[in-house]
Amino acid sequence: MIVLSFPKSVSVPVISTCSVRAWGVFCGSFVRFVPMKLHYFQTNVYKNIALNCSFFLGRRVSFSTCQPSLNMGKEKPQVYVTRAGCPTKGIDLLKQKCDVEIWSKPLEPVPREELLKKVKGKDALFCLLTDKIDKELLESAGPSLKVIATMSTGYDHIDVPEVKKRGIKLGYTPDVLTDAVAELTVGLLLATSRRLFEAHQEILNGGWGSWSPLWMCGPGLATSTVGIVGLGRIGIEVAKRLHTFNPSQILYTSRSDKPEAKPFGGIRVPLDELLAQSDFIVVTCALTPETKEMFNDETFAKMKSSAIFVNTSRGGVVDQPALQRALESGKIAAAGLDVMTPEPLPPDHPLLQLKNCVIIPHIGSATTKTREDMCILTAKNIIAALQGEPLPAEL
Ligand SMILES: O=C(O)[C@H](O)CO
Repeated sequence: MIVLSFPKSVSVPVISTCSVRAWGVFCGSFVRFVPMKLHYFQTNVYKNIALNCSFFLGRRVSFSTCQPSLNMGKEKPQVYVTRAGCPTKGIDLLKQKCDVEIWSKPLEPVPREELLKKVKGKDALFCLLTDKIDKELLESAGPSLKVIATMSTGYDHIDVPEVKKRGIKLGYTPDVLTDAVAELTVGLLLATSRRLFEAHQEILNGGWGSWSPLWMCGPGLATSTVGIVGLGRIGIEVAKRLHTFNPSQILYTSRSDKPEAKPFGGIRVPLDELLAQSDFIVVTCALTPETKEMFNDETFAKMKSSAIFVNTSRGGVVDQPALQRALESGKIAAAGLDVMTPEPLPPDHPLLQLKNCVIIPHIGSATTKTREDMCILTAKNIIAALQGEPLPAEL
């Protein structure tokens, strides 16, 4: 048996001695690669070495690994966190197991150049929806990167096929934010239909005269038709909540019938029917190539002129200039947006001048507990992946 040990200078961190074994079999005898002195092992490096051996020796070399363990190595895996100010419970979890480097600013995304530099040689990346994860970034990170975990449910900022192609694990944070986003969606819908911000502004600018029969009126939910576009986890929770306001019916679009729609009597209909019948159109679908700008001149034209449009998914599902035209021309009555393009929306953006457009700054999941849960889940996704275990929430 030939025993090879690798120097610490191997560019990637390596798992401890007994956590990984690479066996090369040739000439009827064993070659055993023992990763002595090395702490965190990058499987591909060994695989490549084994393959090279087989090439030079003209013999078959086989290779096997056992699960890596974070606790066994002396050196901890390296994680880059792209934002300061993430809830400490999650970051502390990470710090127990990993060396954590954090971008210094809580309110600004890490500049692209800095991110490309910092991600180099890291084992894991903890990112937010403000960070573009694409081929360039993955190439910059290099082969050490084993897991990317985004502290978000949306993943349109990530080039998923590129990540998967490299065998990098991908974590996200579904479920933990569902209630918060559903609550906010209902709040935004009411703020838009009952003109809460506009009414408040009237007080400030002296427009509040005496009580007046039709002043600040808007549509109510009771006896209305609500249409939910994309009845996923969040859509279902929005529908359940809106059901308690006694609408006459709740319509939804989805690829298949949803048994979860039964308790609120949800009826699956084609999109055009939903657009034509709904008094409230609530968008909760994910942004994908199929849903990109699905709300455009054509779809707004199919809505009632009294329709209230509410979007808490992603700005990219809306052709925003078309929405502006629809609001200005009275093609639809009003819109409530938690998401838009770009984010942040410049303070002088024309949409902000429209009284019938309520805009809030992407705060759907912004409850303290939800953000904490999102951070903890992101940390757990990273730790699980580095330990070779299934991620609690893998994409
Ligand atoms: O995708 C998400 O997680 C949400 O948009 C954050 O609020």
